[in-house]
Amino acid sequence: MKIDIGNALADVASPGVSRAALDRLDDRVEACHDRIERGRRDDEFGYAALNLPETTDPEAITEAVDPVAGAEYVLVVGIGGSALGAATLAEALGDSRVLTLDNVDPREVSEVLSLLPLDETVLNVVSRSGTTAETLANFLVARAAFEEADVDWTDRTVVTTGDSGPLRDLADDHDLPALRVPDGVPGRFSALSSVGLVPLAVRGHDIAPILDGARDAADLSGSLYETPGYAYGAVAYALDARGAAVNAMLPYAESLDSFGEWFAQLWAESLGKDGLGQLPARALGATDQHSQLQRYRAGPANTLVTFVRPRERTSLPIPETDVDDLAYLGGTGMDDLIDAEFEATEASLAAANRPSVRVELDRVDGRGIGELLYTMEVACVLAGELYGVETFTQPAVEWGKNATRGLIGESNEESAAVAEKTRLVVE
Ligand SMILES: O=P(O)(O)OC[C@H]1O[C@](O)(CO)[C@@H](O)[C@@H]1O
Repeated sequence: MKIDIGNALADVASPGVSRAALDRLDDRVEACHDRIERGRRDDEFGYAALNLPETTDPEAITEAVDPVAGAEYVLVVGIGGSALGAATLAEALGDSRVLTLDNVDPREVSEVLSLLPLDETVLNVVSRSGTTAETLANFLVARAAFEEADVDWTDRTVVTTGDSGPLRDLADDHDLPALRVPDGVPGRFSALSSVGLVPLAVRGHDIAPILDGARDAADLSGSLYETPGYAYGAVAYALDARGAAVNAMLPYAESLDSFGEWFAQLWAESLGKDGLGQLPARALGATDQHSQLQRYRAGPANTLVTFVRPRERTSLPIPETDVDDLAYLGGTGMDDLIDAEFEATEASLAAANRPSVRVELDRVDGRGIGELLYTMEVACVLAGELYGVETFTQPAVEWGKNATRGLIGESNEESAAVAEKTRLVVE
């Protein structure tokens, strides 16, 4: 994993961070590192996530899912960190047969369940709390679909949840394979645990390389100049402090599209507190050069663009053509083209003095995605220390959950407030 912060320096970009400021910030990074290492050592809530490369046992996961292993399809029913980790890992491994129900859109849920061969599908219900409305609603609908298809859902369901709660009870009542969500690991930091790994194990993937990759990034030093995750977290924080309120995550690989969604939760839910926090924007290269690049290069100078690109790609030749204007494409490779587009876009931002950071991994495979996820988790934990926020909680999401419960069930203070909406309707 290489993090190149050169294009975020003040002599290239505005906003940018000077080398002198980075050196001063590195003193703070060292103190934050000591706090992080203390939290890891004591397995403190949240910091324990950075121990997952050592505490997650791939053999135990593979053994636990053995009764349902080898399924043609896995349907993950979860939301937020309980779905995004698995989606990110599956996409990076090129497995399109791990699907997720992580929303309560009746059309999408109906279509997914009608298209899946349920007798070849394993249902992985994932919820740390076991009480998340969307996940439980999707489970109830999915279970009914299995019953409707005359498929015994108890033969094809594996549960990933906490030590107690409705899902744990369900697993106990029906003797379902059940894996624990590790203690002290918030959902958005749980991809490298049973939460993200079980669906891949059910599909027969070797999950050990993912943890090997994470382990590659787990030896943290006390300096941003020695630890890629610290370099990224420190620069993103410093750029936000200098006006880059938006962080556009721009991976140049379709197999990292879900990673962008995973990063958005990690960054927004961890750092968006006390009026602070950089807004993660989801983008995808090369596609969004034709949609968002105009804004990043010529809109408000308030955006740090984070490029992520694999150094090795699948090659795909572009055939020769007799069309003069397109002749330059013929005979090259599509891998050459996307790499050229990445470098051109990175340079175009620098030419406009817009800040960017380059994150490079060897290739998008198990080891690569494991290292990338862990590196970004390290970056996020460091940024949380630098912001001085409660990185590992998400209290702001509770009001809406209460209002939903009040609108669907017995009304409450929050649902009553919903009815008091100020209206100015234009039709
Ligand atoms: O795993 P659970 O408890 O269902 O939570 C799902 C998601 O909901 C949140 O708690 C936010 O409501 C996220 O932090 C979490 O990833």
